[in-house]
Amino acid sequence: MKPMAQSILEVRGVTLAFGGVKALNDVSFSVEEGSITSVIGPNGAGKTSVFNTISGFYTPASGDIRFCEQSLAGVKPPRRAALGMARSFQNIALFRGMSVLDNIKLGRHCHLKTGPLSALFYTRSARREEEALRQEIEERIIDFLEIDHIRKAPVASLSYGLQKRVELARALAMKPKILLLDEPVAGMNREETEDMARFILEVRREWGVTILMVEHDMGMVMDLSDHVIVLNFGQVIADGKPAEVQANPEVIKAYLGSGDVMALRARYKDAAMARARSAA
Ligand SMILES: Nc1ncnc2c1ncn2[C@@H]1O[C@H](COP(=O)(O)OP(=O)(O)OP(=O)(O)O)[C@@H](O)[C@H]1O
Repeated sequence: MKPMAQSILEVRGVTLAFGGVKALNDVSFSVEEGSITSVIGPNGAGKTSVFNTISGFYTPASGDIRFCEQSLAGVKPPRRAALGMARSFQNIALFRGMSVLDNIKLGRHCHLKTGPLSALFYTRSARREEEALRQEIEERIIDFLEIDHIRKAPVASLSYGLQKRVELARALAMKPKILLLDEPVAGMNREETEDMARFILEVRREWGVTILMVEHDMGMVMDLSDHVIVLNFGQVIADGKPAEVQANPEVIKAYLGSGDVMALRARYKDAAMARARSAA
């Protein structure tokens, strides 16, 4: 018998309101450890609100979020990162004047044990820690994401696709148990999208990291995900395997009124690309 999969993240009855607008209304779902799970839904459905609530930027009016069986109530975003939650943003959030390597190094700071005082005096333990950090970054992450040739380049000089890859590298440097990816392929051309899809699959396979992503590219969602959660007007309207969700009449209605969810791929891809390019 197949062992029961364990959930790494549980969203339980979460409600979030902005004034009179209920961005999330009693939202519940779980994310299995080791899975690629996607949250989809039309514009304004509540996807970003879910991400911001999970990562601690928003506090829900009610409900609870449990990570590795621990409630996150009252746990601030930096502590959530230290517990093993890393995220990328819809609009790239890197330091554009800094090099690729320095941006990636920032990701590891949430795990450094050396306090500010010993770092100031640069003790032997601080030096050892920095050396271990440097090696881990250089030998694993940079190599893995094929960004060795640009490690010294300022982020601002890179193509959009490479910047997104550096953002992924920085998130990986946080040694996460779960990676929250907010529209990882928005604004990318086909080749960049295929590269990112490959990296996401490899992050899960080689690093054992669970992935939770919000993405408008339906082709990518359906190809990569083990599990898909569909939001509409702040509520979960479907939750299941990609094929089940795609065939769900309520999902089809939410997106189109009628028709095929897959047909939306091009439409949403174009909209997401235009949005991301203008924001970069
Ligand atoms: N900071 C905010 N202040 C007020 N209302 C907000 C805020 N953030 C989101 N909302 C509202 O909450 C609802 C859900 O928005 P959210 O951004 O989570 O949706 P989304 O599914 O991520 O949309 P998109 O696909 O366009 O990014 C929308 O009605 C939105 O207008």
